[in-house]
Amino acid sequence: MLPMQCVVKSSEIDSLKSLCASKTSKIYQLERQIALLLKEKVAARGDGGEGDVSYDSVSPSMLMSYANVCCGTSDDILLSGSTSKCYGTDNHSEAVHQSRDDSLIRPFEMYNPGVFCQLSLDELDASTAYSQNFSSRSVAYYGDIPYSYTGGEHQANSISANPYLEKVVIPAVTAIYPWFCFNSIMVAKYINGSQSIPFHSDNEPSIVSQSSIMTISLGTTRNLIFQPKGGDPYMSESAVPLGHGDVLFMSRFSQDVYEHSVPKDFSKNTRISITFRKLIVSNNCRSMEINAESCNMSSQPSLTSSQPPISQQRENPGPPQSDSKNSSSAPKLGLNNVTSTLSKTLYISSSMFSHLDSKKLSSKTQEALVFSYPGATAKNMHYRFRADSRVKEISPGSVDKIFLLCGTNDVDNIINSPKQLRNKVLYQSEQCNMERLANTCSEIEDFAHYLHGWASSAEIRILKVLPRESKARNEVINKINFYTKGLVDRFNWVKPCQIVKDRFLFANDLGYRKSAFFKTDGDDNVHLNKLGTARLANHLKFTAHNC
Ligand SMILES: O=C(O)CCC(=O)C(=O)O
Ligand SMILES: [Fe+2]
Repeated sequence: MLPMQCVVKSSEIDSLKSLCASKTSKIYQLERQIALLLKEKVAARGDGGEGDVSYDSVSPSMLMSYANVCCGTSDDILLSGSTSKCYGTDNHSEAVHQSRDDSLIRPFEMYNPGVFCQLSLDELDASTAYSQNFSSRSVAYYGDIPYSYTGGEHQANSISANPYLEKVVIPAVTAIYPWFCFNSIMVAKYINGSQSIPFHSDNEPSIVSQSSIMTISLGTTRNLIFQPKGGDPYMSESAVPLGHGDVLFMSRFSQDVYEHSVPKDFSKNTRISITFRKLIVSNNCRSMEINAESCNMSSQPSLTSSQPPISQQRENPGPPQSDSKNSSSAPKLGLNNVTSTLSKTLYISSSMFSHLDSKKLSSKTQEALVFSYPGATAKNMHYRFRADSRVKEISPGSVDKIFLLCGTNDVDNIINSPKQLRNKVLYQSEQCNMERLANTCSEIEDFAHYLHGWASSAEIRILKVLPRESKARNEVINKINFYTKGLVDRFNWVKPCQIVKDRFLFANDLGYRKSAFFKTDGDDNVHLNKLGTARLANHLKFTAHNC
């Protein structure tokens, strides 16, 4: 199936760029403007835009990936809808498992202009000892695993040899793309336009097959050119101008289809690129399941390194709490049901699941058990679940599906702004505390790891935190949801939760939440009303029985 596509002319992007130039948050504004433009174009296309981007329901910084910005033929930019079954960030893992249609693989996954514009080319340059001088460029490599490729080999080299990379660049990368996992960094310096890299692809088997390769570009703008391998007469080359601070993600598997190069040009000034890869750690280590911690080079606080996963701390699961709230929120099931031999589906959440009726969710083949821990943060939910006496009665082998909705009660803690502002629908955020966000995301991941260790044959589906009314909260929620969505790509036991239209369950196509499904008492009430609960229950039951 071909993705839905809209062509946005490069001149249109240019005028949006100048429109946004005066705004404080350029990226956000540009993405938003592009999304609006895309929406207009989709509207003009006349198919209702079913499944296309919904700008407020995704994190601003990730909008580009939803919009799948790519270069098309000539210098136009193609924006394609994310409903394609064949590729796209949403369906990345699906794409790998499906028989692949190479003509549908894009040369790169995501292009975020200017994200790292605060990094300094000069400081990086001063901090870098280039070990290899190809006549065409100078190169320095960092990583515990040596990196060999056609034409060269880089020895392992400690990241601590480059203080600017270690202290400035890596923390910035882990803060902005906390889900991105890498264990190898290449710094390449092109003194001016006379230096270049010829067409090649980064298709070494040592690169984890479902990983992304990320490049940050600093200094003068140079074109990165893509061409299909073997030359496709129907596709011309496409060029992405990489300017100072721009970021580009390519998937490893696009390397089998495309080649890229930075050709010579007339640039007078220097460009340095920093390329991050995820190399396979060892033959025994299944690449899909490499713990992010072991492939993260940074000792800085990050999602993956700030705390050891609780799955590795099983001896110390935290304060054993007997959960007094459990009894009131216990599923309306007797002991017999809990110990029955039917395969079990567990629904675990804070109060968001408190009105789910386990009987209605059950069927002849599946027994539903609802675990609702009102007010629980991700960490607290984890502890309460582990201390829950009902859990101890379950034979883990009988659990084959787990739905987890976690993080709702962490959102306010992640927002820096004062409490009274959080409820304001239009309060302009930029208020996300990245460290707390990172902690919450790793706590959700830890809980998922625990669940996987406990019921190892169960498929775990992590639901999106439901939308709110206030922008500040939605921005945080988008980031949490983006992170948990990424777990699907990283762990084969985490399954996508969404049926195709999931994005529109509780939000409209503009990303605003559908108020008909939420309680209206108080400002920005998080709780679903009856209608909303029924909608959630139907969705869960459908997914549990059909996906
Ligand atoms: O400098 C760049 O952006 C490209 C570098 C590259 O393609 C590589 O190192 O494989
Ligand atoms: Fe490359």
